Amino acid sequence: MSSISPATVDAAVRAVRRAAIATRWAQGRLVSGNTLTKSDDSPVTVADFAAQAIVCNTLAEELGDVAVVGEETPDDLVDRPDLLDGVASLVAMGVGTSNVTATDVIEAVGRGASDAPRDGTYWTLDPIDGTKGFVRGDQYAIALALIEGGRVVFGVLGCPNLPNPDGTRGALLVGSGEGAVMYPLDDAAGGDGVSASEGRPIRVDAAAVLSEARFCESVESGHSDQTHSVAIAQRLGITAEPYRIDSQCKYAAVARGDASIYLRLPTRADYVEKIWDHAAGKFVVECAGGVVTDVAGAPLDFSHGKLLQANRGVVATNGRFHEQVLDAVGAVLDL
Ligand SMILES: Nc1ncnc2c1ncn2[C@@H]1O[C@H](COP(=O)(O)O)[C@@H](O)[C@H]1OP(=O)(O)O
Ligand SMILES: [Mg+2]
Ligand SMILES: [Mg+2]
Ligand SMILES: [Mg+2]
Repeated sequence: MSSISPATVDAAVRAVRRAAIATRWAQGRLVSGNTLTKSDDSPVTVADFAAQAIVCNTLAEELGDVAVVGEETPDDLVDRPDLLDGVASLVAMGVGTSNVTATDVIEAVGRGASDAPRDGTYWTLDPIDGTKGFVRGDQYAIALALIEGGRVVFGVLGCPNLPNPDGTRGALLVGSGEGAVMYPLDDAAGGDGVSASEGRPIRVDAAAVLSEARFCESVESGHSDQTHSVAIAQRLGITAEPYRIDSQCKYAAVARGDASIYLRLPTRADYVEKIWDHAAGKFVVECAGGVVTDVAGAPLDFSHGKLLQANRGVVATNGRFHEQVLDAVGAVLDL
């Protein structure tokens, strides 16, 4: 595995932290005209665009001209002055400047419109993963990962609302070749890059038998089949209630041991998962000692451009009973 330079880690953490803080501020303050429905019928808000702009600008400032494959496109902002205004003020807040114009916004969001070449090196970004959760006032994530030659080599997950055991909210999880580390979202020292003194190594949970396991899945029954997941849990002897949580916060939950299993079961034969919905999360889980495959047990294959074309669904576990979970998934889904 290639080693990631400290400057790269610092830039990525700073980018995600800035976007997390700006979007957290915007959540609950959305007004009419701040949200639109994209051509695929999914929602997007001023905060999604702002987060993409903030992350892309921060990476460009610190790392130069890097390729970013982001979810959002500036095409959706053209001729929408009210939306552009809202994005510009959020970006200004996120990067700490006063003058951000509509042109700056279009340019910054457009920095995230790179292609995903099969053998290339690029970042992939979901500026707000779980937009439905974000709009509902619930969980969402900012997910940034580095892909080299079709493999994920580094990932950062910002989870602005994730509840922590000490009663606080918000976490930043980083997966690198050296393991997985969690930082508080609000840096006590006031910095916004990596502050190693505050990071703490995280690991998947130690549940060794399925009766002690808890599984997590999407809040949205349209994104993951909740009838089949309950049948799988029953078959495995899991008695705990499912932990339903939006976004890649599910990967964060498995990586730090809040849950032992994440099930994402296809609801439609024609839905193909996107790389930005899984790259950072799956890498953080693996770096924390877990195992991630699709429902058939194949590794997630990031070598097909923007889509996980070779995979269906996701199964992530703490690694202790992955095969057993896959057997139950196969039996219930009739694979
Ligand atoms: N039909 C669908 N099936 C699976 N995932 C979907 C579907 N539609 C949107 N998504 C994506 O599912 C994720 C939502 O998270 P979850 O369901 O795990 O809470 C997001 O990545 C969302 O993209 P987005 O980034 O636009 O929110
Ligand atoms: Mg979306
Ligand atoms: Mg997403
Ligand atoms: Mg998104």
